[in-house]
Amino acid sequence: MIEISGLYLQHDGQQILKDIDAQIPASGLTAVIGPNGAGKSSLLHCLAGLVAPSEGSIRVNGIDIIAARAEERARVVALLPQGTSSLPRLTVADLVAFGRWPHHRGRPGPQDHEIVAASLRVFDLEALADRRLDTLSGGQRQRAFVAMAYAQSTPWILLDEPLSALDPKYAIDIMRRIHALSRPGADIRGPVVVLHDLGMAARYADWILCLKDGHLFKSAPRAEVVTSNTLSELFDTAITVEQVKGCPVVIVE
Ligand SMILES: Nc1ncnc2c1ncn2[C@@H]1O[C@H](COP(=O)(O)OP(=O)(O)OP(=O)(O)O)[C@@H](O)[C@H]1O
Repeated sequence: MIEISGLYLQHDGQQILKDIDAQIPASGLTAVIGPNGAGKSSLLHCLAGLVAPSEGSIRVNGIDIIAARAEERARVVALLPQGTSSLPRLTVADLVAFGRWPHHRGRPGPQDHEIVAASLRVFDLEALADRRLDTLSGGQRQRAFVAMAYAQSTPWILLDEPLSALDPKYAIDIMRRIHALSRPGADIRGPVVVLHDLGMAARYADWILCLKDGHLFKSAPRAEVVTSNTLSELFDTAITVEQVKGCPVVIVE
């Protein structure tokens, strides 16, 4: 579980996150949603322990993530930030292998190689392993970055807008793979994913944390968040939720 208590974050005298108390359950996929500038990326950086809040605490699986040493943090949480640069000269396999760095510190062993191979498999990248990143499509490249975060083998995997700039086919493909990580199995992970696509959040999230203007607007199971009233109020615009073929469909009017 991730436990956030009394969290405040300030940048240059501006309050970015304000008095956030929330819990993110250990099982299932969590989406973080909210308007532009609400503080979603800032929250993710705090959860990864990369940005120290001005007040409050964050415990990830019981560990005080702000006080923890970098190596300890990197074994609990992997963060894929928004708009990762493409590092063009690297191959896909090199990039994914970076995910193992916190474990081997430059001396990869057999287990690291096995985990890189498994990560390439999970994200269907084996055929692309030796391709340089600058020869891939945006969707393939994004899959490689998510695989790198996966290779870090942490119980939590934080992804900031992993679907941005992807066409529907690539977006649904990555979303399904991320969702599969959160399902019970041998290697279950807790994905926490910033999503602008409300349709994806409505369909794949088990839990949704909503931020608005730096405040916690709501943190609840999907069914309590994906309603016309809640989404309209969160985004200050008319939004209707309807059921089509048993799935919630979000219509921005
Ligand atoms: N390093 C920083 N220095 C100063 N202000 C910052 C910094 N990082 C973020 N901010 C400000 O904090 C606020 C929240 O930004 P953040 O990127 O966390 O929001 P977001 O919800 O992820 O936005 P978006 O949906 O547009 O990506 C914004 O007003 C932004 O300008």
